[in-house]
Amino acid sequence: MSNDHPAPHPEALRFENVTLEFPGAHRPAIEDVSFQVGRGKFVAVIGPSGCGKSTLLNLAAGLLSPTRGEVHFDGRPVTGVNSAAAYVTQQAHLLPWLSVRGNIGLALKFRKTPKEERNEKIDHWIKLVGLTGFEDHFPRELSGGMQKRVAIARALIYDPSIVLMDEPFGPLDAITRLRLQQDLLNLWEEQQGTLVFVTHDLNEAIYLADEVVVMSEGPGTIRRVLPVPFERPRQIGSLVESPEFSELYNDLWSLFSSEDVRH
Ligand SMILES: Nc1ncnc2c1ncn2[C@@H]1O[C@H](COP(=O)(O)OP(=O)(O)OP(=O)(O)O)[C@@H](O)[C@H]1O
Repeated sequence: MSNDHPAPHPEALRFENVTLEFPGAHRPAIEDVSFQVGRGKFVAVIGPSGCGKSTLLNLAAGLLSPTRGEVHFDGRPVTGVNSAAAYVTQQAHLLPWLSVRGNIGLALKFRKTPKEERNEKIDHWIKLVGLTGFEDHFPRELSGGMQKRVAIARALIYDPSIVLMDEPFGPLDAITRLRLQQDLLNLWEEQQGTLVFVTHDLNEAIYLADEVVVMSEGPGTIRRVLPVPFERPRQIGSLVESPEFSELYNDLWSLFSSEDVRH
């Protein structure tokens, strides 16, 4: 998304033989994980519950440190909180005392963006995520889907180097989820940013990503990295009708239903 550095590293994120053991746990959460995320790529991470998907994002965000191995961001080891990363978690985590405008503009305020520019950007993003008319509403007055829209706008508005999303559409109904998936596709295709997106949902991974990183059950290891060949811009409606979509879905499904992934 942004060009914070004069010559951005071609790899936004790289995990090198990363193992993470939580204190007192009887086995590592993830073990010997290596993969990379190219700059400008949309990578989905998929795997069974508890395989370490959130742990991967927490390591990328610098909220956890590897027990062994290294995590690199923009060609440099992550040694503390990665302030270049925007993190959208399962819960929207909006500030209840701030309106939609206030929540969306928070990161710009922290970055001391001049007020006029801030207001322009906020107006733009309110429109982009379809919240016109709700600018002055507070989070408690919004539906779950609207709260997610605010969280997504809040993360993307300041053009972060990388966006980390942890099942952001998890608790939503199927129709709201589909709408938001298409909205995210459109927004991301416009911004051409780097995005790592954790999901349980095979369809969602294929709709959205350039590559799907498939993890095995805990301790999490990388089982496969599958490229998603569909051109952009994508329309979910036409994707699902294509034979290539079913083929890729079946490939992914067979990875999960095969015996050795279950240990
Ligand atoms: N703070 C912690 N202390 C100890 N163990 C933890 C901690 N956080 C996660 N774990 C363990 O690490 C493993 C990986 O957890 P993680 O939350 O990364 O999995 P996940 O794939 O994101 O799961 P889900 O899909 O259910 O959200 C699990 O076995 C979990 O119990």
